[in-house]
Amino acid sequence: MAEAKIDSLLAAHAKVTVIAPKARPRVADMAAAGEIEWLKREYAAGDLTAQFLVVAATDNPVVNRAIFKEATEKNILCNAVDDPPFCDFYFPSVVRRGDLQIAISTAGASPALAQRLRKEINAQLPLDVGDWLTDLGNLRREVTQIEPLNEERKWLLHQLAQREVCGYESCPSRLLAREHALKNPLPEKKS
Ligand SMILES: C[C@@]1(CC(=O)O)c2cc3[nH]c(cc4nc(cc5[nH]c(cc(n2)[C@H]1CCC(=O)O)[C@@](C)(CC(=O)O)[C@@H]5CCC(=O)O)C(CC(=O)O)=C4CCC(=O)O)c(CCC(=O)O)c3CC(=O)O
Ligand SMILES: NC(=O)C1=CN([C@@H]2O[C@H](COP(=O)(O)OP(=O)(O)OC[C@H]3O[C@@H](n4cnc5c(N)ncnc54)[C@H](O)[C@@H]3O)[C@@H](O)[C@H]2O)C=CC1
Repeated sequence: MAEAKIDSLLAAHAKVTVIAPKARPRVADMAAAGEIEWLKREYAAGDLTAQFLVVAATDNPVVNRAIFKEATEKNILCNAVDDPPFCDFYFPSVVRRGDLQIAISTAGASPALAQRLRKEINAQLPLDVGDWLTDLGNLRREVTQIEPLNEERKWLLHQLAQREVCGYESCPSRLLAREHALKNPLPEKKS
C-alpha cells in the first residue's frame, strides 16, 4: 500500500522520507539508490516537523490515527490509508501524458470506479498528446511575448489549442500566430 503511495508522491516530484522498521524489497532498493530516505525504525511522536504532507500507511490503524493527530496539531496534511475519516485529502486516479494530468476522484465513494475511468480515459487519450502539449506550450510562450494582452490574443490561443503544432517554420499554427502578431503590434515601449 505504502509502496503505491511512494510512487504517486515521486511522480509529483516529492522528496520522500519513509519511517518503518521493515520495508518491502522495492522500497529498500529505492532507499539504497537514494531515491527516497528510509529511517529504519517505528514512528515516534514528534517525528513530524517540517513535512508538507504525511501518509500514515502502517498496518496498525491505532498508529495511523496517532500520526493523523500529530499532523493535525501541526497543520500538516495527512492521509491515513483505508481510513477515510482520517484523511485531509484522498489520492486520485491519474492519467498522465507529459505535463497533462487528468485526476479522477470519487471522494471515497468508489475507488474501483475511479480506477475504471482512469483506464477508459487512458485508452482514449492519444499517446502523443504530451508531446503536442509541449509544442503548444512553447508556441504560447512565443505568442504571449509578442502579442498584446487583449481579446484577440485570447481568441488566437483558443485557435492554436485546436490545431496541430510542429517545430517547422511552415507549420500552419506557427504561421497563424505570426500573421496575427503582424496585425497586432505591441505598443511602443516608452523609454
Ligand atoms: C478514500 C481513499 C483514501 C486514499 O487512499 O487516498 C481510498 C480508500 C479505500 N480504498 C479501498 C479499496 C480500493 N482502493 C483501490 C484503488 C485505489 N484507491 C485509491 C484512492 C482511495 N482509496 C481514496 C478515494 C479515492 C476515490 O474515491 O476517488 C486510488 C484511486 C488512488 C491511490 O490509491 O493512489 C487507487 C486506484 C489507482 C488506480 O489504479 O488508478 C481499489 C482497486 C483495486 O485495488 O483493485 C480498491 C478495491 C475496490 C473498491 O473498494 O472500490 C478501501 C477499502 C479497503 C478494504 O476493503 O479494506 C478504502 C477504505 C474505505 O473506503 O473505507
Ligand atoms: N485499499 C487497498 O487496496 C489496500 C489497503 N491496504 C492497507 O494498507 C495498510 C498497509 O498495508 P501494506 O502496505 O500492504 O502492509 P505492509 O506490511 O507492507 O506495510 C506495513 C508497514 O508498516 C510498518 N510499520 C508497522 N508498525 C509501524 C510503526 N509503529 N511505525 C512505523 N512503521 C510501522 C511495517 O514495518 C511495514 O513496513 C494496511 O492497513 C492494509 O489493510 C493494503 C493493501 C491494499
